[in-house]
Amino acid sequence: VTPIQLHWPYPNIIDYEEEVLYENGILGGVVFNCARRFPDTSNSTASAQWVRLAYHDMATHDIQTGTGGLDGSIRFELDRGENIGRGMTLSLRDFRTLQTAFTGMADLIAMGVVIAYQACDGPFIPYRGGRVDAIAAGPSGVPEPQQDLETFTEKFKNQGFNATEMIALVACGHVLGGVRKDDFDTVVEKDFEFFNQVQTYDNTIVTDYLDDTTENPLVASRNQTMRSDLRIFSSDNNVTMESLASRQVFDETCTNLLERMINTVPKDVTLTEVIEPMQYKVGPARLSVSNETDDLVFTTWLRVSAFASNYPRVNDLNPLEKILDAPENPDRTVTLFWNDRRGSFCPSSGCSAPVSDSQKLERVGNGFALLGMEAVRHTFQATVNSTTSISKFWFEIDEHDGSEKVVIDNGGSGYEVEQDDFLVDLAHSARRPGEDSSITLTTITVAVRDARPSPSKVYIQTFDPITPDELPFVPEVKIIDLLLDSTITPKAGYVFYSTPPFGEFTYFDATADFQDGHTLSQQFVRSEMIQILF
Ligand code: HEM
Repeated sequence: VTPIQLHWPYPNIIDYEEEVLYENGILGGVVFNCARRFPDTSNSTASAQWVRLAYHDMATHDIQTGTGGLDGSIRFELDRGENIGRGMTLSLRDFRTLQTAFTGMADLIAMGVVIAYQACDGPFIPYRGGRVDAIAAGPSGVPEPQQDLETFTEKFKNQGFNATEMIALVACGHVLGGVRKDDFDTVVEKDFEFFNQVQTYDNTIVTDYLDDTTENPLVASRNQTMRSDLRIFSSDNNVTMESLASRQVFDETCTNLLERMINTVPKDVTLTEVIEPMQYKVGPARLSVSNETDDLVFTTWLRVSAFASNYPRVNDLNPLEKILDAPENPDRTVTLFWNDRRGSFCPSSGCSAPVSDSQKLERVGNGFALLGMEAVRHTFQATVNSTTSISKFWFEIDEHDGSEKVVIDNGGSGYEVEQDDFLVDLAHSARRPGEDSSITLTTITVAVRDARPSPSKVYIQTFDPITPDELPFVPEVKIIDLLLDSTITPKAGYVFYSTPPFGEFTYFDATADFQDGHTLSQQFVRSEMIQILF
């Protein structure tokens, strides 16, 4: 498998979901080491709760009509008995702030399954994005432990799984977590009982069952009616369970069925290709007007990923080849190059700037530990002549050891800076603590080249998944107009427009509409890019 070579700027969804899966520590941190949710001991592990949430969201898929599936409708369905359990709301809360307009709750629930199994030493489940969030509840019908085998078989068939796959999928799911007394007080006696002695992933759920040593409450509960796992596991005289006693068969079967589970979506939804880690990832390119001089400031980054050769699981669990084995080299230099946009200031070999900061991305939670990857992010902040500006850029990595330089230039064409007529001005935009210090107030300033007719409307659309802190956790989207800002003196050929101070958001898209009908925009500007001033 070769790492994906995507055209830059990458499609938002691939760019962002690659980050959430392989880099972002937020989800990895919650399920770190497959640990129990702290501090409530009647609670399960977050990893188990994420997997159950995903199954319950998906379980009402109807293969006949192609409706339902992993579509986030579960967030409107938690008042149903079949979806009992505190872990459901807690899990949705884990995911909520990571929602974007292109990565909905359904994709996050699916990524949760991938990250959960990784955190619990399970197999790597290939992930595709592109699920579409339902806007209301769907039909009910999640299996419940008091139901009979015929009902279970019928329900799994509707979900797209045959009788053998039903047995395996339940075993693959009930590797993690267990049963809470608050939810099923006739099944367990203690506050919380695990399905399995071992909390992390392995196939003792199968072997203990076959040995008759299992403590799985859904097999061994004193309440016979609630022994749903027993009814399912024994439904083919243990033929399937015996085959799953092989660890290799178990791993392959679970990878396959869990992948199918998260890819079960309404029939009109098309998923992306499998999202794999990018070896070289180029960050967003932003131009701002300098605060001090008449120059422009250009910021971007290059992330170089490598599989750590000493990572023990690379060879057995990693479905991808080692993409790079890059030992640390103190002599290595990484350089940014760029070409002019108009006129000439840069030499023919391009203007250049050295790295301004190199940051090793540590394994936060199971973030970059996914697939045993490590990465370094090289950040650049270059001063660019405001008259000649910048048209495209590229990078060179030189090990200074006689080996050939590595040129990262988008397959030869360079990374194009689309336009410099409308810029979100990071130098003039800021977040500041509001009067009530729990609130941060943001002012966004954009710079518009004054050589052209002025825009008829300048606005940003903010995306706020933070404020709605209760079910169904649907983000708020707001449009905020920007007005000509006379407090900032025009310079470097630009005039400035600003928003009034506003509250929470995780990112915004900025747009300028011009009289002649054309529109310029800057998309997905994230709050962490905006400096905090006190
Ligand atoms: C006939 C089908 C199934 C039945 C009747 C069933 C029943 C149950 C019950 C009663 C619990 C305890 C929940 C609680 O205490 O709140 C549970 C937990 C769980 N189920 Fe299932 N389940 C089924 C299928 C599945 C499948 C297919 C998966 C995933 C592939 C799955 C994943 C889980 C997980 C991970 C937990 C643990 C949750 C936690 O620890 O918080 N289940 N299941």
